[in-house]
Amino acid sequence: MPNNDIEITTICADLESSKFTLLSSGHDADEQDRLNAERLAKKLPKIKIFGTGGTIASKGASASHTAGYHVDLTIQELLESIPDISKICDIDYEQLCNVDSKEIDESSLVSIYNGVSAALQTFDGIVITHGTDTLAETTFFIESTIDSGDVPVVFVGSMRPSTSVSADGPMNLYQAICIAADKSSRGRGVLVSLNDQISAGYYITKTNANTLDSFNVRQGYLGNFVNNEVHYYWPPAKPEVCHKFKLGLSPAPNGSSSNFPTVHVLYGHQSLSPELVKLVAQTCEGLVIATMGAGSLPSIVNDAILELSIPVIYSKRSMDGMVPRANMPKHKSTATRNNVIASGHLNPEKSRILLQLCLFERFGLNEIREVFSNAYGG
Ligand SMILES: NC(=O)C[C@H](N)C(=O)O
Repeated sequence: MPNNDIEITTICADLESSKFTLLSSGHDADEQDRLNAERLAKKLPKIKIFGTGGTIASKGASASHTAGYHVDLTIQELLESIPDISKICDIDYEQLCNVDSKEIDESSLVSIYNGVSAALQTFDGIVITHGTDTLAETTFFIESTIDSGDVPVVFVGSMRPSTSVSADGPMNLYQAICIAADKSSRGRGVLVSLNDQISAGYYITKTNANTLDSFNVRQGYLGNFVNNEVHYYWPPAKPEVCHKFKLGLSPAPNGSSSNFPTVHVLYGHQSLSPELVKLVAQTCEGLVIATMGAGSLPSIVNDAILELSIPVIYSKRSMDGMVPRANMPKHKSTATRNNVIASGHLNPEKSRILLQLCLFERFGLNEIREVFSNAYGG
């Protein structure tokens, strides 16, 4: 039986307390019992940490490189780089996948969903390391599909690879673990911890492709982390507008990506071709369009869309603002807008996930409209 316990020396200045024991999933039962008894005696919160990859788990060519890096660190190696957390919580970790977040697909989402669902039963907090490029899609998916009750589910990434000068990964991960272990994080659902800020996973968006301050949330940050202290600006709350899907996905090691309907996103621009829209519509079960303003598209494109039999969500290129229902086009002869639905404040990539979930649940047009009306669209 392999012994997966490892001793880790951290960068903590206090050598005496700078060693702690990490557990990976799969210890023998006696050892697990002993460690559980120790945990209970100490009454430290139990935190589950999942690794999925991203820049936080990447290495570059040299300390000055902040681009052109590749994923190369396991979650165990990442945990070796953080300050001592042995007095804050007990941790258990698991590698779900180890990829740049551009590779995260429906089967990865299902494996994160299954990991979080299982960990909710026995852990006080959950941390997930993830690439920042598509992090907001995963947090939106998890908030839309899991009711985590009191247990905080904290996503974290970084903008600089682990090898760079002033890499932000270790501090971001340390903060995420502290946030997950902190009582004041309970009842807040899916959180994102990045660059000292705490945000709601439902609302957050990546707004800068390069800086450390890469995430923005127009609804406001929920709190911050300074000098080992977690501060929240508001009492616990979850996004009221979030529709909760009860997927009931069973653990499937290979994921169930094929079960998720295909939804494509098209980017609106001057002279957008109705032919392109019709062509793409033949290859999917639903379509999202990033319209030019609050739902505006060339009239010939609107006319082509209104003839389609699949649902089409009108989202927006602009980061802020929303697409209201009142701006949806109507069919010239029937004056109906059957298959056309406004995304409200949801951006194209979140609209895509929401439509996928609706189609996965086999919702009809009225039900889909109702779900999007939660986000002030419909
Ligand atoms: N900062 C990052 O994590 C970007 C990276 N390409 C990713 O999303 O995996």
